[in-house]
Amino acid sequence: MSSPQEIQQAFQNISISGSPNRVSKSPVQSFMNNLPHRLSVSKQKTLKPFSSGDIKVLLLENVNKTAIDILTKQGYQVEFHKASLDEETLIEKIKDVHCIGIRSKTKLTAKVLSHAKNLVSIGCFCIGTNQVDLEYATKIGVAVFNSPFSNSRSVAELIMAEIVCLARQVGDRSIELHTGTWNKVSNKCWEVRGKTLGIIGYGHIGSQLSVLAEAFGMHVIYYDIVGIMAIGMAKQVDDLNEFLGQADFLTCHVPETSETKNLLSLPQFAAMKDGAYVLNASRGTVIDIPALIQAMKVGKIAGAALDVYPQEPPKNGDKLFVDSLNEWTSELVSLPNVILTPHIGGSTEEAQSAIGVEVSQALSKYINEGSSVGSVNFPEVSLRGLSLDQEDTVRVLYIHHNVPGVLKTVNNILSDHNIEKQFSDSQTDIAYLIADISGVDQKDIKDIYDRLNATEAKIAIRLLY
Ligand SMILES: NC(=O)C1=CN([C@@H]2O[C@H](COP(=O)(O)OP(=O)(O)OC[C@H]3O[C@@H](n4cnc5c(N)ncnc54)[C@H](O)[C@@H]3O)[C@@H](O)[C@H]2O)C=CC1
Ligand SMILES: O=C(O)CCC(=O)C(=O)O
Repeated sequence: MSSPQEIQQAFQNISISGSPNRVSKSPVQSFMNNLPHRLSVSKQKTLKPFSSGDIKVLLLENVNKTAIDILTKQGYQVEFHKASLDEETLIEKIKDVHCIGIRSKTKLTAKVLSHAKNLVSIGCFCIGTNQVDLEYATKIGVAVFNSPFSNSRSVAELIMAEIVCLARQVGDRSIELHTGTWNKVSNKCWEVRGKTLGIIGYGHIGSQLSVLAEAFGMHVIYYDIVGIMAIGMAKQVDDLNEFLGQADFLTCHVPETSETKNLLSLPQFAAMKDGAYVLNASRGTVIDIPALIQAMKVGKIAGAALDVYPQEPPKNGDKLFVDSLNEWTSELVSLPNVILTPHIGGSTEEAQSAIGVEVSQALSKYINEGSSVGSVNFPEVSLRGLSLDQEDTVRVLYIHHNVPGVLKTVNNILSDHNIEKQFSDSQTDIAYLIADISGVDQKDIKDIYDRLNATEAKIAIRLLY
């Protein structure tokens, strides 16, 4: 056997380009890096409500470094934490921040958000936004942003790999060999070629997976509440029971909603083929796990891969995935052919870096310019940037209840000045107006603010100048 020195020497000349530790750039990321930086267009006037150094940003859950860099470069004060915070600390910290960045673990409930006095925006550095009380955020005029597809490919690739691993019982063979057991078997191990993959939720992830699965020679069927164009040879099946009865592998890619809670429970497992496999990398509430355990115990389901759970630990560490977290944990881990991963579907270098760029740019555009493009709870409103010579122009950002007569009232207040351009849109109960008004003396700004602030329909206002 080689000595540690020999091993080190043997590896030291290896080209770093082949190292798995090297952070590779996906083509999308390289493309994004080469785009002109939209936040720093040189001839554009930088709008500031007050010094950007006063803007406080709290980033939790190990949000990617790309986000820290972009937000710090804006001049904001950025506080970064690797884990999520317990509710008490979160309430204390959220009191004076203007922006908070989270991933899937931090619960921004109405209770937590009610303590935020300066909050203007929330960045979910992920796809799911179910961890935020969106209704309450909207009610208090806080715009929420996410990254709708930067980690979709990563999830699809993990699921594709797990389909093969379940079919070949790779998880069990690996655990056995780690503990010294050599168990070379082919009983009930299958190729995936020619088998049918059933995808529930044919959105960004489901459709990416469809492409990968067909490349493996699988037949793809999908079930979705809306009619979606099939990719390749995939087929939409409208009847859930008929769909369940056709799939050899069934995977869930739906959002967490009241309709998707326990979407797969005992009746659905019963409707599946004997010996089918189940995968879930969407949200932990989508599968009734005690029912899955029952279905596996009687051999109805031959294997499962789970990435998400109803309760997940707030941080990394030992002895956290235990019965006190979810009461069925020890029963689940004792079953054969169950692959369990700690919510890492979207956790790749490529995805996290792209999400960091996408969400932090959206947050900066909202803070600096009022653009709500990409927001999940606001109507998308944006105006082009002001040029440097527009010195006496003020940008009014007015978030209000969507009731008749508001624009008349607001334009009446603004009409002492020249309304150069304005854009307004509404989404259910909320509406958002951006207006650029010129001929504004610095001393008028407070008066405009006070008059807008006194309007009945107002939810939140910012004036940028
Ligand atoms: N494990 C992980 O790390 C990750 C998990 N996710 C989860 O995956 C979910 C899906 O992500 P995307 O594909 O990007 O979402 P998407 O919004 O692009 O697609 C979701 C699809 O589900 C469909 N759908 C909604 N309710 C349904 C129902 N009751 N029955 C059948 N279909 C229904 C929608 O019509 C849509 O086509 C996210 O909401 C998130 O919770 C997303 C990224 C990473
Ligand atoms: O990476 C994360 O923290 C969450 C990923 C996820 O579940 C999502 O994007 O919705």
